[in-house]
Amino acid sequence: MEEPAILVRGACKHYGVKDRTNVLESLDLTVPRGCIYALLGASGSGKTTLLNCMVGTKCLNSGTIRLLGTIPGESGAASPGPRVGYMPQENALYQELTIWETMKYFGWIAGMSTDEIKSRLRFLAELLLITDLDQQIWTLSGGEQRRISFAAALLYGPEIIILDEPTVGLDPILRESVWRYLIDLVDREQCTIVLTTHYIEETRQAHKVGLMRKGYVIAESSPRALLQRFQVDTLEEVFLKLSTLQDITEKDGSTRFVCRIQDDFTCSTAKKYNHPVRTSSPKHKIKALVWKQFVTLLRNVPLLLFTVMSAALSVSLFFIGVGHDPTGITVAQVNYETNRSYCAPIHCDSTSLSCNYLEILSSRFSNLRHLSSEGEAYALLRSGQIQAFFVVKDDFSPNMRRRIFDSRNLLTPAGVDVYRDYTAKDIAMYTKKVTVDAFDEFTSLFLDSCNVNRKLMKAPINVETPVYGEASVETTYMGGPAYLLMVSFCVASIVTSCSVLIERNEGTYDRVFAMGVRHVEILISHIITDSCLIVGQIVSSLSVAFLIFGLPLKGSIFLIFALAVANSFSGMCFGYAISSILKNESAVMHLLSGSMTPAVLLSGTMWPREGMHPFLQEAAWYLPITQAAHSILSILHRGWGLSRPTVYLGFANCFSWAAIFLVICLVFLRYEKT
Ligand SMILES: Nc1ncnc2c1ncn2[C@@H]1O[C@H](COP(=O)(O)OP(=O)(O)OP(=O)(O)O)[C@@H](O)[C@H]1O
Repeated sequence: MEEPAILVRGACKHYGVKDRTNVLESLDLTVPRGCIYALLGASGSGKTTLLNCMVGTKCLNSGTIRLLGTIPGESGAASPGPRVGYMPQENALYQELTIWETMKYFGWIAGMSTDEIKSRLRFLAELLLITDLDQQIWTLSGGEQRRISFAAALLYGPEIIILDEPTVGLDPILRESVWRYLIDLVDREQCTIVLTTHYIEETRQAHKVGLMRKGYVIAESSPRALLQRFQVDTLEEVFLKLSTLQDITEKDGSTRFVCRIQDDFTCSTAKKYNHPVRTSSPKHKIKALVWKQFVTLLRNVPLLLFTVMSAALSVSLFFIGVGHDPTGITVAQVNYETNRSYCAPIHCDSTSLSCNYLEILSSRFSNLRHLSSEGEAYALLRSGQIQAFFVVKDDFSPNMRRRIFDSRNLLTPAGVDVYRDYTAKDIAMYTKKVTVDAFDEFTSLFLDSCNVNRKLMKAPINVETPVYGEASVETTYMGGPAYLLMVSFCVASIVTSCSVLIERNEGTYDRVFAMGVRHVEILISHIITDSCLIVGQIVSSLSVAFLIFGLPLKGSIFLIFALAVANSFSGMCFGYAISSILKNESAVMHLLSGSMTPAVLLSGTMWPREGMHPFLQEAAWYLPITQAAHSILSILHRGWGLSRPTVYLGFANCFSWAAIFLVICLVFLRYEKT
């Protein structure tokens, strides 16, 4: 006797490690060849789970499934692969593609040539009343999309077609036409169809109906035999009677109810349809996946441009907004020595040296207010109207001279008192620095005017020109490159995790997995497409940094580019890892923002690692970004090459993290199948 198309025996399946409640509980089911088998069951009864195990995208915990004489998932098995056509519950189509592109994509994945796809599509378009092949999927109605989804499952002439609720959400007329297609198809191509549905009465048109409840099939037979057995007019009544019988029988929990109905099946007809024997190489599948991803990207040019330019935009804002000396600080001065508004040129016997000092100070603070009393200045500082004030003592000039010519008898230092608002620490520190620098400049000029060596009032320390880097270079140029790495890492992980999640949640992965595409092929295709995006991002951000903001470069631009790519690559892999662990966008976004913030804070770009707790210093060194940030500064400002440990450790860190993330990703994807 011919082996059934699908034979399920003692199938058990549970999800998760802790919850071992079986979704499928010793389920038996037989689908004869050339039949339409309708699987009925309440929502949540495990129909989709069973179909997933049939197409090989999920594994049973125990029991067996034989599909076309092979065990799903084993090498050389019919499923997953193009011998089985699978239409998931969702339409599982790419909204940006046209109907023709959709068919081309699924056809290529199944190993068809473009000409084969064209000729097969002519037949399907006629069968399913598809007229305009250039319409994009998102422009189609729900019913039209359902038909396209259906056509995609039939395209490559599979021997078994598995349809998860093909008629859900369709109006009665469309539902009727779907059934007509199915009957016509089985007749023309002698394929076997398994479908699930909630609409009990429409299954009268099936050859065999299985009623599934509490994880197993309580009865399976032809609709006619079922109606006869229970002497009722509708299948709905049959289902109700069977459910009641099951509840009564299983009341004490010890017995199991299965209604056996004698019914001999011979659906497969004599005429033979030659189902094409299809195999698709990994290269073909990856080509199709990459092609689809590029077409989808190019359909949304504004989004593509934003993705490529977002890092450059962020880097520009950093260069414009961060690391520059503060301007517009509002300060005040109270001068008890002189209230002259005009300062005579500085000379050794001057009685108004404070005027010369304040003149230098006012050239550094554009908003320097002149006040008459300390009390007034205090009030303004307390009310937040000024950020600091200086009080110059009435004996400033004689004291300055005594510091030089009679310093042994000096009782009070030449006096400027500085009062600051320390709420904004950076501004307060900057104010102090400017005040001291201005005083240095003033004393130099004053000593010149007295013919005394300038060095007399300087600390006996020579600060030589820096060995590496330039003292005059703004902080922006120190923080900017590390910020560039940080942004590109974050953008890369967001881009990749979103692209994976969108596809997964649209159900399109389930379809291609059922066609035999492997997780690793999907991963490779994403790496290819996302790498192009990332190279675009890095080229644009480096161009902005070097060409627009004049970031100085001592080392090799190629090395900088390579390091930025390696760093973004680890960001990409981070995106893949978290999207393989978490299944919804908001959870991924929370994890991304939650993990990015510490990585960024501890990377040494915001605050030097040397300022952290010793334990954290050590831990921070091994985080992604930290070593790459050190590395990029050494290439840029020291001109170091790959032979230096600081530089190659930056690369090594990026690749190590990338490898760790990829392994996590592959482990979780494998776990997902179980
Ligand atoms: N990946 C999963 N992890 C954990 N539980 C799952 C998973 N997939 C399904 N389940 C659970 O298994 C049970 C059966 O789900 P399944 O989708 O197979 O039912 P169904 O009969 O197809 O439902 P419907 O008709 O509503 O589609 C449900 O309780 C569901 O919550």
